[in-house]
Amino acid sequence: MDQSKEQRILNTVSYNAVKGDPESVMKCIDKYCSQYEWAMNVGDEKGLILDKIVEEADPSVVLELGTYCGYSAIRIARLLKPKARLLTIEFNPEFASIAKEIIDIAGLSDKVTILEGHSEDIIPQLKKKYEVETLDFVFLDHWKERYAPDTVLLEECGLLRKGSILLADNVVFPGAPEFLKYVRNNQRFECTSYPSHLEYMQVEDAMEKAVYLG
Ligand SMILES: O=C(NCCCCCn1ccnc1)c1cc(-c2ccc(F)cc2)cc(O)c1O
Ligand SMILES: [Mg+2]
Repeated sequence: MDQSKEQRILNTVSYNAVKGDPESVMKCIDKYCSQYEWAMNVGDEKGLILDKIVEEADPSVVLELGTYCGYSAIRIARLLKPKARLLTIEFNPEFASIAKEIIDIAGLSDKVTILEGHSEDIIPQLKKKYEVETLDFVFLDHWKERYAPDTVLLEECGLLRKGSILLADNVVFPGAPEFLKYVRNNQRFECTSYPSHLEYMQVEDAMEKAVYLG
């Protein structure tokens, strides 16, 4: 059975990255996916925007929706202070297992916990099962039609507090129109658009930041 693209990404990281060095893992993935096989990592252009927003927020508890190969989990977790942690939800078991290995190579396993399953099932468990009080930062990068319902669910579960930051990838391409409509017409959110490009391509894309006002 020939290997998956995600397995090939893990191979190149395992072979070429410096163990324990998140930046070298990110560089390795970006190089492979821009030169050999496109993959849906947030990438280096949107990644720089993500870095700045995370650095400014300096969050203690981060939730990521959509782990994929762990690129953005590494991107975010490398910037977190010692006791801070990132929980990331992945539905696809193969992606989850590959991400776990790549995050381990980056040396970030003690900061990152991968939760396998559907976001709508796991979000309601975060308080009791995963000892989350409220979320400081949420990175939305999973099924685009889940962005809006999961935002409603996060609020309903009392996981958002004054100042909680939602950052959504791909609001232009593939697009998340319902999410944009929901947060932009909602007085409880303060929204900012960050125009950029689709990872490794010259296609327009953007990320949307929505700060919860409580
Ligand atoms: O679909 C995307 N991500 C979700 C993957 C499944 C998430 C599963 N999951 C995890 C937790 N709960 C559910 C995505 C797609 C593209 C893209 C761009 C151009 C193109 F031609 C095709 C695709 C670019 C991205 O940056 C993306 O993020
Ligand atoms: Mg994305």
